Amino acid sequence: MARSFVIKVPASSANIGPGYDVLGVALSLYLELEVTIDPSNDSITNTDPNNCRITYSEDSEGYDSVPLASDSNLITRTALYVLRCSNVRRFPSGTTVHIKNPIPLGRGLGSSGAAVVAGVMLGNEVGQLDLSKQRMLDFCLMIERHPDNITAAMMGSFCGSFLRDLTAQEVERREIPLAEVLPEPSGGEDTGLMPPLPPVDIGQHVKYNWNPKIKCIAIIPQFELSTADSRSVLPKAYTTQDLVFNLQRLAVLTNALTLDPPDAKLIYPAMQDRVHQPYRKILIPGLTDILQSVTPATHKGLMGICLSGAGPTILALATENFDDIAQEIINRFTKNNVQCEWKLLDVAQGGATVEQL
Ligand SMILES: Nc1ncnc2c1ncn2[C@@H]1O[C@H](COP(=O)(O)OP(=O)(O)OP(=O)(O)O)[C@@H](O)[C@H]1O
Ligand SMILES: N[C@@H](CCO)C(=O)O
Repeated sequence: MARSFVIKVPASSANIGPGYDVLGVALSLYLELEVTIDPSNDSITNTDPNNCRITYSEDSEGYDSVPLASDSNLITRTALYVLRCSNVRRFPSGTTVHIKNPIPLGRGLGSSGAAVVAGVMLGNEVGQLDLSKQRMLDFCLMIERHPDNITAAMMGSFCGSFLRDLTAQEVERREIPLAEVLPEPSGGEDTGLMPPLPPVDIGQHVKYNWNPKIKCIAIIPQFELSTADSRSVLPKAYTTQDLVFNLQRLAVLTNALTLDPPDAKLIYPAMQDRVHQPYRKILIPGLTDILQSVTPATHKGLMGICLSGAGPTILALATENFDDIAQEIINRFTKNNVQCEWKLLDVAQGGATVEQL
């Protein structure tokens, strides 16, 4: 018998200033997969070695670039990893996945985190594996190896997370090259081997409250910056002063964002950072100017401003005056020959969901 379901996964913004690789907030912009499994319709998928036909909505982000072969696409490769850990080699025959993706790729809004979370949920659902969200996080963390975006996308809301200490054996299992976790792209052979199972409870997290009066303005430059490139410019070591600077602000920020009324005098300085943003300015024209000159003093309603994830998107938190704040940042990017679009988003409370149709 045919069955259909929809998987929805929110975008996310990581770091929120001082919380590098620690904080993430889920945003009301959703990657959606419409999935049908119809064994009587296997002719539609029998040209794919993994029984899965992918279609991608024309108005989606990445329409021209995202691969649609099931062993190349990040979402279905991830699902195949989850299935193969349960010794299931491919999707059930007659599986179709229609992807709708409004999350811009490589801009700091957690597109890859959402794709990985969607893939793990897809594997869990088609394989009827009944994994908990906590266990699914382990699978996600085998692929995207820092927990901030992944945790917010899976669990929703505003999260703090860390990776627990792993035993030497667990480290070995987790630190293996990605190519050995994900099935090989087209041309590669399915070796029939079981991939490494994730260690249990790799990621620990808590959810913080978030004052709903605080909205998220995302100013999104029209150029991509891969997370890998944006991490490559960071130093290998930091001074004690810089680490303490961030830790002090991180401790205050997680509570400051819950208070009512929101207090810009507390939030704005608590969103300052010395661990990643200063180093990333060489990759994002105008970044330092924007972060230093758009303030609560110049713009009523602004609570704080930071780089979203690995960039280049700017995240401005505000309670009012959204158009003016966005326009000011867009103008400053324009002076650096960078065109932008912007979105006003809320914090997404629910995280990733599956709805049976
Ligand atoms: N819906 C999708 N389907 C397939 N691949 C995707 C999808 N979304 C993202 N990707 C892959 O992830 C890459 C972008 O990931 P990257 O980590 O560089 O940026 P990001 O996740 O958008 O930003 P950040 O991690 O800073 O929030 C894309 O270039 C693409 O290869
Ligand atoms: N914490 C990560 C988020 C991007 O995935 C970074 O800033 O590199």
